[in-house]
Amino acid sequence: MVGFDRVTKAYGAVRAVDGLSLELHPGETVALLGPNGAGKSTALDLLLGLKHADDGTVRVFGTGPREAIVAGRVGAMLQSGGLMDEVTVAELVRLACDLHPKPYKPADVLARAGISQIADRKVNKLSGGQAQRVRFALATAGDSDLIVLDEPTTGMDVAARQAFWATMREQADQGRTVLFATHYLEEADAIADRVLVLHRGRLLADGTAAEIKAKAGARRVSFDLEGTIDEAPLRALPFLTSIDVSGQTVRIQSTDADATVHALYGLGVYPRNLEVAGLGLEQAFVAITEAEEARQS
Ligand SMILES: Nc1ncnc2c1ncn2[C@@H]1O[C@H](COP(=O)(O)OP(=O)(O)OP(=O)(O)O)[C@@H](O)[C@H]1O
Repeated sequence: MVGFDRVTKAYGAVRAVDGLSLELHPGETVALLGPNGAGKSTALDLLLGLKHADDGTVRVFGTGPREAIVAGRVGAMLQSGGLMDEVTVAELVRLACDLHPKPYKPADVLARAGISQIADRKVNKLSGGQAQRVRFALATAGDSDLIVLDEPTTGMDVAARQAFWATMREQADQGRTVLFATHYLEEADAIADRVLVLHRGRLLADGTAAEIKAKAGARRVSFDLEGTIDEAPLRALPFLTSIDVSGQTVRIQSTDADATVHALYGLGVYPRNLEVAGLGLEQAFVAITEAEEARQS
């Protein structure tokens, strides 16, 4: 089990992580979401023993983070982890395998990360996406129980992303815990079994993507209107939280779509192509974090 128990980490007056408690379980793929500055990287750094909590405890398989790393139980891929310049990809991967207590074969690690063809290339000659694949290889150089990834697919092309997530899914299916921070909400929606929403160092939401969408409690309504659209009565519709008019198409967000649509017909307009749908994870995330901002201000 991996867990944070009332963990706080402050930089001066900024509480980057503020009383965070959560547990991660084997076989779970967990997405850590949050706006810029929410505390995601700090939380991952605490989990990897790169930073120390001011208060509370971080436990990784019954020990502190550093002991767990020394025991080879944690693989990590950080945002800007420097790669040694003057070595080749193969040399770097071999080194990572040599350092891991339960290493995989370097050739397999290279193949899994899709970098066998660039194995002889110097690390400082790689493109951004290739360097990212090498970081991925380093994170999976051995058999670790927890894989921690900070913005892992930034700079990867579509094929690399798909291969990357297929591998992570395999890792989770084999009982490993995969925790990743991301700004790509569609990836979190598609891949994560569990989504954590962090905001100003606190956990705002914790559940499946479907639960997070339901928690946002809003729905999208879209329809077309003919002729000149008078926006004022539309803006006054009940339970409306946002509206966007583009050409003849009106898109609104409502906390009670049934009541909003009922009132819409009451305006005497004839909406065509009416659609009511749940929020996507991205809209739910924005709704949840904006509601929290409004509550705090
Ligand atoms: N070394 C540091 N010194 C001072 N403040 C810091 C330091 N590292 C982070 N912070 C602050 O702590 C807060 C959380 O930062 P953190 O990098 O953990 O957020 P994040 O969610 O990873 O953000 P992003 O999405 O932008 O990567 C921010 O307000 C940030 O400015």
